[in-house]
Amino acid sequence: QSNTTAMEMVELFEKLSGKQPGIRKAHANGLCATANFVPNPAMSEYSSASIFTQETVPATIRFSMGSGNPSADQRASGARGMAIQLAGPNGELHNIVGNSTPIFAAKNPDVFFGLLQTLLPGENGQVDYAKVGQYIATHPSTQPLAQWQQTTNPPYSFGTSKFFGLHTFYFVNAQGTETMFRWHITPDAGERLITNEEKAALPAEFLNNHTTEQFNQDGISFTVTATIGQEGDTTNDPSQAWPTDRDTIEMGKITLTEIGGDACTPINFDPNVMASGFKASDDPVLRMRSPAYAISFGKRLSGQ
Ligand code: HEM
Repeated sequence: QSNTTAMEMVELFEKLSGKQPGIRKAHANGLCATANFVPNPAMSEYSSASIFTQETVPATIRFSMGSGNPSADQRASGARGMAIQLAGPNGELHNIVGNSTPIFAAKNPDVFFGLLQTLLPGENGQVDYAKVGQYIATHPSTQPLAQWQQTTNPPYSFGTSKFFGLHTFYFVNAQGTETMFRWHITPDAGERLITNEEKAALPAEFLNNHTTEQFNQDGISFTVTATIGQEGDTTNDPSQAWPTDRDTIEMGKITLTEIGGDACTPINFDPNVMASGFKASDDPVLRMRSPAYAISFGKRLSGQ
């Protein structure tokens, strides 16, 4: 159980990004798209989910910058998001909501909250980076992501970024057998990050333009893959990667059909909204996401 509440979390986001009435309290800057998901029929062995029995499943997708600032600088390092809502048969929804970072910032909501608190400006209006560094040095679970951020440039286009589910989930098949997995998404065009030269030369809002250009010129598609966990792999710590030698299975392909528009506005991309045939793990970060997204959703729909 976390000491930090979802309300405290959302209020901290609002302190960090300033009040942004009517806008998502995280991942504020986004680009909506529609797509088709074509599942791998072999997935039915792992999961009874109805989406795997279809030839194609309509999807609404929102790509985003991680911060709560609606005009976030797209040259800055840090998380980009990809949120997918699959509209399965008979109205069954399945959300797949991940980040471009291969691990999460902390092992649980309390440590995440503590880390974010160090990023609040002090009385002089400045962030005290020595304090941030001190927190990271004394909280080992924050170190893998901090290291990744220092060494990884942001993507050139949303269509050239990888995305990761980070949490552990379970497939449940028709016999009730559970298989633990973590998903990731790879761009079929290959990964392409901006170079240091581009980082210096590009305008702050290049990312949506590059994505639209890629869509118009070549199209954009992704492959969704599940990594199958083994006994001993962590089920509740998203700051820890699994060993890289695990088996994988392709869950399906996503191909964008349209880009732009506001179809994403009324959607709450809560990652715990899953089709039957999937199950959440006991990861406390995953648990925290439902109440936090609901608070943010309620606030933005009511203009707060
Ligand atoms: C305790 C941890 C977390 C908290 C408190 C949190 C909170 C939030 C909130 C408040 C929103 C805005 C929801 C809305 O207004 O609709 C959001 C959006 C989002 N979050 Fe998280 N989040 C957490 C962890 C994560 C993790 C681990 C991932 C990636 C695996 C993630 C990926 C996203 C994405 C992609 C969006 C944008 C969804 C959209 O486009 O509507 N978040 N988050």
